[in-house]
Amino acid sequence: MVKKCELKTVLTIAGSDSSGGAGIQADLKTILASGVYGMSAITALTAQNTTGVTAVVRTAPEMLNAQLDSIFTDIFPDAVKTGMVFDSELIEVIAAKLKQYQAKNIVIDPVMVATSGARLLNEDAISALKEQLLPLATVITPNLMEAEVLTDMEIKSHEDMIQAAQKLYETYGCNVLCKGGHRHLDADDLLYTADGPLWLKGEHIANPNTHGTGCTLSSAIASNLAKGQDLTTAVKKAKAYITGALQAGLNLGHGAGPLHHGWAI
Ligand SMILES: Nc1ncnc2c1ncn2[C@@H]1O[C@H](COP(=O)(O)OP(=O)(O)OP(=O)(O)O)[C@@H](O)[C@H]1O
Ligand SMILES: Cc1ncc(CO)c(N)n1
Repeated sequence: MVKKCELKTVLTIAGSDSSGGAGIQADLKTILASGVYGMSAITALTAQNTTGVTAVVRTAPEMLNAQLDSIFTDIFPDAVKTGMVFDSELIEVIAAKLKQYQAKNIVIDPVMVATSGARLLNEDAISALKEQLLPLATVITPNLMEAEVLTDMEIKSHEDMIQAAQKLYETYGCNVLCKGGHRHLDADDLLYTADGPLWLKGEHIANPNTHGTGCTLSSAIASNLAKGQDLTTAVKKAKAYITGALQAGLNLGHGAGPLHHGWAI
């Protein structure tokens, strides 16, 4: 007789990255490293490596719908994260299913463009993302550029980050983690909740291999929420995970390489 084992569960709704550094692949590696059972609903296939994205094929909305029904009617996720959602039709499917199944602990990473510059969200889907997905989130995790697009503000300083995060918190009624990884002076992230702003200080690590940092951070937060941690603890531990994964110094590929997910083992 095999002893019973219980694991918390996380669903990632995102695009596939053939090079394994970002998207679904980064999410599942992070979820596994966090000691949680991972599931996926794929929104798009990308032909991608450390130097860029060469092709994108989106999933048919009916197929995304079917994936989400299969998951939610069988293994109900303790947390959900979304990454590349690509267009307004797919956003509509995701929002409808998250509401229908009353999904909890929803982490929305408002992915817009890959580090290489390729678009992962159509320009005309930004309003659908704002109106349909952000209000469902427990926490959203924009980087500086995404926070600028979502708020229509220019973000140059720590003070600007606080103002943008507060605006997002008030407009969409969700907690906000504004990521500072693209500032070269530091890697300070700002968590904005009902308690106001909280800085998560980080030193800029001189590692050019940052492919998938955002995917990894949001998956680690979702995994920690699934394990029952409060949001602040979940975000602090996720920040420690990403810092370790960058400090491990993995160096693969010819461009911005992926992170090391086994560093904690
Ligand atoms: N060079 C760095 N040194 C230290 N921390 C970093 C560095 N780059 C990113 N981070 C951290 O990684 C996390 C993700 O932030 P980032 O701003 O890179 O997200 P992103 O732009 O959404 O990622 P992606 O490039 O995958 O789209 C944040 O916690 C950020 O502070
Ligand atoms: C599929 C996918 N999702 C997200 C990102 C952002 O890092 C990426 N490069 N590729």
